[in-house]
Amino acid sequence: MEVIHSIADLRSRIKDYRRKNDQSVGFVPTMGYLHEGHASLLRKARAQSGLVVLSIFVNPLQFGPGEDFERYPRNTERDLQLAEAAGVDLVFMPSVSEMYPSPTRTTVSVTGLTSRLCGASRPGHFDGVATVVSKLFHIVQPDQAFFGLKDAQQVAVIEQMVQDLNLGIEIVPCPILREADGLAMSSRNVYLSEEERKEALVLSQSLQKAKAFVESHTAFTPQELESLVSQHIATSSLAIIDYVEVLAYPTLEPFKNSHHTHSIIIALAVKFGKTRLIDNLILQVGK
Ligand SMILES: Nc1ncnc2c1ncn2[C@@H]1O[C@H](COP(=O)(O)OP(=O)(O)OP(=O)(O)O)[C@@H](O)[C@H]1O
Ligand SMILES: CC(C)(CO)[C@@H](O)C(=O)[O-]
Ligand code: BAL
Repeated sequence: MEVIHSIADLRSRIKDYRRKNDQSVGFVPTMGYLHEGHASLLRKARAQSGLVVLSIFVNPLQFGPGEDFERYPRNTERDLQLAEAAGVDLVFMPSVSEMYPSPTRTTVSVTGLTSRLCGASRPGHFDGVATVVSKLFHIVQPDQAFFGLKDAQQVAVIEQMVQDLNLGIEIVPCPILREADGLAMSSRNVYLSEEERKEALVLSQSLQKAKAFVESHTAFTPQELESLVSQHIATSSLAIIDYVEVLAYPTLEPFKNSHHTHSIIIALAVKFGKTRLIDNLILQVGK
């Protein structure tokens, strides 16, 4: 495994690989502080691609004022061990000035899909994500890129960007990995106090309740599911709901009742103290 800091070095390393091999290049972009969720993406890339490229970059463009850019957790040594164990070939770890040597005057903005959920509660967030992912895609030029469905809106946004800009990269969505008790794995879980960590279980529990409701009803409205989920989350006195929304997936359009869509997402963002957690469940519903 090789660790690379400059764009020029990464480009020449990948060019070299392409010259000597006809196998595919797989890419996993991350912000580091890696956990089993990231490892599952890397293992999938390892199984499907000849060369596996991992990027670790905490992207300032996607953090709003007052968000946790400065204190976002970092542990390079542990990240490199996990990457090596997962079979990564190249780790790209650029500095902020390597990625943004001058003020960015070009922004990639995906409209429509970004007007709800995290796009509404984190203004500018998806412009920052689409811009950095598009830069990374141009640098790595992968055949496949692997993204976790924990960030399901991000998957929809990136798929739209790839389609609209004819990037010709296959986006591979990967399932959410959870702790044994159901909490979705996230680098930000490390911020939680012991009590917040216990109470955060209401998130995955509320999604399971919604799943049971969907399975036992032939038809339902999004509002029914939203109130069921919100009410369960409200059983925790520490939880402050940012949003709970049920939409069609991957269009992220509202629908009137379950007869009007095939696939739905139950998406939530909830704060415990200063820590904002997201989770979701995507379900197929009968027409
Ligand atoms: N529990 C998980 N299961 C599957 N994929 C995940 C999981 N957590 C993160 N990922 C995916 O890993 C990639 C990198 O995500 P990122 O580095 O932001 O990690 P994170 O744990 O989601 O951090 P954060 O605390 O910022 O949400 C994204 O595609 C993300 O969806
Ligand atoms: C895709 C990504 C690495 C872009 O900074 C980030 O949004 C993330 O970790 O999901
Ligand atoms: N995985 C999403 C990155 C962020 O929260 O900024």
